[in-house]
Amino acid sequence: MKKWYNKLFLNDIRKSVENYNMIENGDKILVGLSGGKDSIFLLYSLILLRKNSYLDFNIIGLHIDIGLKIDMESTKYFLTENNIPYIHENIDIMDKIFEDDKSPCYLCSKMKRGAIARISKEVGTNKIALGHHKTDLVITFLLNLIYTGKLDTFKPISYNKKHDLNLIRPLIYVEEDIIKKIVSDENLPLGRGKCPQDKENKRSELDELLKYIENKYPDFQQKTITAIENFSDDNLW
Ligand SMILES: Nc1ncnc2c1ncn2[C@@H]1O[C@H](COP(=O)(O)OP(=O)(O)OP(=O)(O)O)[C@@H](O)[C@H]1O
Repeated sequence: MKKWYNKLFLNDIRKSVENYNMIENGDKILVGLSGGKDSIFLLYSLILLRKNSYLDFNIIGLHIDIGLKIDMESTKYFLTENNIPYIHENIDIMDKIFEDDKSPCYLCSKMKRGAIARISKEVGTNKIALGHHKTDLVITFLLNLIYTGKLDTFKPISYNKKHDLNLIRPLIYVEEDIIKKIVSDENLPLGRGKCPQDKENKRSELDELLKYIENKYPDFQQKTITAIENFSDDNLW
């Protein structure tokens, strides 16, 4: 590993893992791999963390194919090279998610979550790691504020009662631009093929808004996360 990776992102991952007690010795962690850049970066970071910290934990990679037939061959090869078990699970839900009135993205996430829970039980993992990062966190926060009038975003760790699942998000302090750079510099494997809904939702509109704000206020992402972490009842009605 290049030494400056510590400062660039690995210390931020150590910090989130420590601040929120995300990983403990002996954990068995199922890493959700979509074929996209965020989740392969997550897997790469966890490999580096394991090599460069006192923490000793197991990792298993999981890709759920919802019928998109994303080509994960190079990802599979990367995992094998790093001695990490890989699970490829087919659940063809394409017809189901597009026939319903609700948004296909909402239904897709729900059904994927169910499948992840089932597989986690089958292989005996006690935590699920997801590739949500700092920019996702800020965008989700803005989306909820603008579209639903709520102060709300996902948490660094959460417990899903329905499925009895512990979810961890070790990338909450890492910005998307850094992820893009490392994925490209390290030539991390991406799945080939993509979701038809990609970039067609409100999310891409908020991406634009965020870029616009950051042009004038470059530390907006950091300020947002600081505000969320230091939230106090006294400052709001
Ligand atoms: N098909 C899938 N199989 C397994 N895990 C998945 C799958 N799709 C998403 N995930 C997990 O859920 C996380 C959030 O999903 P989302 O669709 O928002 O991905 P994303 O933010 O675009 O990330 P990526 O760049 O990895 O696609 C991913 O980072 C990944 O950990």
